[in-house]
Amino acid sequence: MALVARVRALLLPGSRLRGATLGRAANGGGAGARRALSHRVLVEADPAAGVAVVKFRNPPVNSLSLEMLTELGICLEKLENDKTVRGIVLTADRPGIFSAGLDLTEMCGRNPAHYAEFWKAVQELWLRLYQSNMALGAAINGTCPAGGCLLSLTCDYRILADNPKYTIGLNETQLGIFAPFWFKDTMVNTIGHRATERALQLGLLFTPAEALQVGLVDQVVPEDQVQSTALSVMSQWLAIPDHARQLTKTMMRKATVDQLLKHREADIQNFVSFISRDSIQKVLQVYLQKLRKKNH
Ligand SMILES: CCCCCCCC/C=C/CC(=O)SCCNC(=O)CCNC(=O)[C@H](O)C(C)(C)COP(=O)(O)OP(=O)(O)OC[C@H]1O[C@@H](n2cnc3c(N)ncnc32)[C@H](O)[C@@H]1OP(=O)(O)O
Repeated sequence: MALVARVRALLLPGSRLRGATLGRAANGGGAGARRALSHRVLVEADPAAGVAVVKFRNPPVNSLSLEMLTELGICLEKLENDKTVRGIVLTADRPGIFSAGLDLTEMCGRNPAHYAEFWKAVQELWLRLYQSNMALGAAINGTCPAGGCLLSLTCDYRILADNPKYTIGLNETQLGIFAPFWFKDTMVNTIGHRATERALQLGLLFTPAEALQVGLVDQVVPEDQVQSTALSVMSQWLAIPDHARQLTKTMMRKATVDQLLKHREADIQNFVSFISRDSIQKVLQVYLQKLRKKNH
């Protein structure tokens, strides 16, 4: 289903998103902080600063389900069309888990049409973020594996909380799956080829100190300063004239974006056939069961 159709489905009577994500700001858009509520994404915008803080609120682990991907896509589109917003900081509504990555239940026990729809939504969100004209920062206030790490890598900079419990990385191989080429390219563009090859083959999840050392994040700060640091770094990015910053960003990212645009359909087909394999379904189910067993 295309984004428009998914949005329509979410806006059907009874949907908790209806009249929320697309609603105007609570205080009518005047100066100062304002909040636009949706079910899974919370926006706190400061038009005077030209910045919006976008908070993930998809309990228990901020996983990127189809609905979460759709709501986030709508939210970002709305902010892109808002002339008062020049920069976005992505963070989790509650500290602890930035995002547990792609929702494994979207990749287990479903049919090929569902896998294709889900993967298309993952591609769409990546394309929207990676090509965004806005300055993007990640205030990583929790653990950040796989798809969560990918989200942060689409940003222009990353600030990570100094908590050894929080790890970040593309750990797909540890699950028995692998990061597709555009996940890999996004990481290569951040930390280089050799460090990416090692990180991806081993499915490394880096501690804050390690992530800083390898260049996966730009700063590690005390947990209670993650958002304020991300906002203060944002002011440096917004001090540059938008057109100059945007042209530079496009120039740096174009080749990577073009690769996915060129191979988008094939990438969906590859994902569907890979994820539908019995052996892959089995490893994902075992992994999910292990996660669930902890709690029961
Ligand atoms: C051609 C291309 C082919 C490419 C093929 C594949 C490409 C696909 C790429 C995938 C990228 C991904 O993002 S896969 C997801 C990877 N994520 C993880 O490995 C993280 C898994 N989760 C955890 O490690 C932990 O949950 C946590 C550290 C994030 C949090 O720990 P905590 O103890 O606080 O919480 P629980 O573990 O008890 O979890 C609570 C609850 O949430 C469920 N859960 C956790 N993660 C996910 C998830 N990613 N998707 C769906 N559900 C998840 C967990 O099972 C618990 O459920 P119950 O409440 O039912 O027990």
